[in-house]
Amino acid sequence: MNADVRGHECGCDTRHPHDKPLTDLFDARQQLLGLVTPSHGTESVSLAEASGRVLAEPIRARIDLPGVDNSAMDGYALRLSELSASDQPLPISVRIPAGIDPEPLAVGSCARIFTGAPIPPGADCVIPQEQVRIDEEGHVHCLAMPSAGQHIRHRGEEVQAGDPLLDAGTRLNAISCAMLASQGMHQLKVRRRVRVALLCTGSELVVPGTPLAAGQLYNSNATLLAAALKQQHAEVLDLGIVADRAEDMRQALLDASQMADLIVCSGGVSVGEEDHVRPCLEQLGAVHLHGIAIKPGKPFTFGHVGDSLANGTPVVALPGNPTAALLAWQLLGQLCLQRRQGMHCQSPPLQLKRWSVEAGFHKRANRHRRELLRVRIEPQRGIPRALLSGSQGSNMLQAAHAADGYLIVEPGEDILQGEHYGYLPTSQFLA
Ligand SMILES: Nc1nc2c(c(=O)[nH]1)N[C@H]1C(S)=C(S)[C@@H](COP(=O)(O)OP(=O)(O)OC[C@H]3O[C@@H](n4cnc5c(N)ncnc54)[C@H](O)[C@@H]3O)O[C@H]1N2
Ligand code: MOO
Repeated sequence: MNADVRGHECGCDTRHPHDKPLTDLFDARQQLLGLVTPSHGTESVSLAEASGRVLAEPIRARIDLPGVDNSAMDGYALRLSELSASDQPLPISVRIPAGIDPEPLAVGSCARIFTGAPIPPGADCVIPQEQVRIDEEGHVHCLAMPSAGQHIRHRGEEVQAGDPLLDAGTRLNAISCAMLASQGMHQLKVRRRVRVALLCTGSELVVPGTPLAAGQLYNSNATLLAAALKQQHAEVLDLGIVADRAEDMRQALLDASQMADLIVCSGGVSVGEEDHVRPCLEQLGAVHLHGIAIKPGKPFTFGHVGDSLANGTPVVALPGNPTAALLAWQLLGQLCLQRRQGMHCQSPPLQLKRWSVEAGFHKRANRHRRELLRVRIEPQRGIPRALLSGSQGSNMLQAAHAADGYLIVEPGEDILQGEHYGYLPTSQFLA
């Protein structure tokens, strides 16, 4: 797909000559990677506080891991040559628990050894205790012939001092923090937390917990987006609901730009005269991207408030329909946040994980937009197949909630049961 896929502004997806070009999803992602720059500032945090933060500098290993040759089993360390030379049992000359620095193994003997304990110099294999018999004199008879090096974990076989461990721009998680702990590191240089101002526009919106009048609707996008932002370790400033009035939107964007590194808003990005986000962005800064060839999520907009994108505040404007907001966030918005946070481009979901799965249903394609169907993966006669997880309206959240991922319907390419199609697991957006 190229960048000038033509779509229809009225949402009915028929082509009209005056239609504005829609940008291909993958082209849009590429453009956003170039447009969004990391926000400034680093700080030092303790390892205990580091999960979720983005590394500001690369980290190399300080020590070898494992630090010494050690046993992978509870058992007996011995010299293989002594075992093969005779059927004689071996006396146990020493007991080596984890945490000690053993003497060389006495000739003609074996060592009682435990998992993680250092191999005594001279020993070249470990036989697990299940594979020996201990006689009345306490001597060890091997019931199976070990091989050289068996059950020995060698010094530096995982990592050697000086090896690159983690790149700058890595978001730390439980596993990477544990890797750093295993290197004895306890203070890390990370990027400053990114502050995101959240705005939801719509005069029909009311806050959950208050009564609902006729024609009103609860603001669910604020909850959706605040949770999604926090999951990505952003600091969220929920600036509440903005009425569908140009002046209110303009002021809200200006205020938000003073306090945040990124503005995320939902609603008011379509083409109606109640949709003020784009005109306001054009007045206060610029619109860089608008209209993506995806369904749902077409009205996604990226712009900025301020003199320039480099010195101003980037704005991710999502459609109001909740599932359109969710997908536009996951496919495009989250990438902007992660770039702002300084994540490197190889990290998911900056690089989308795209697999192939078999469809368990038929569906006509949209002609102009790549459609992302909410599906769950279920075995049908032993084969995992994608099935629609519910009604696909972009105003409905149930199907997204029940989905394992999105089945990609390329424009004009119908889905045929039994054929394979691109699939984006939703789990990657939680990374
Ligand atoms: N003439 C056209 N109409 C529409 C088009 C189009 O191309 N031409 N595009 C349609 C598509 S696609 C989408 S998606 C929506 C997006 O419109 P907006 O981003 O301007 O969103 P709103 O009009 O403000 O709201 C749409 C829908 O979502 C509800 N909503 C809004 N905010 C929230 C919220 N915070 N929590 C829950 N629900 C929310 C709102 O009440 C509307 O029902 O436009 C189509 N129209
Ligand atoms: O088709 Mo809209 O983009 O409902 O989401």
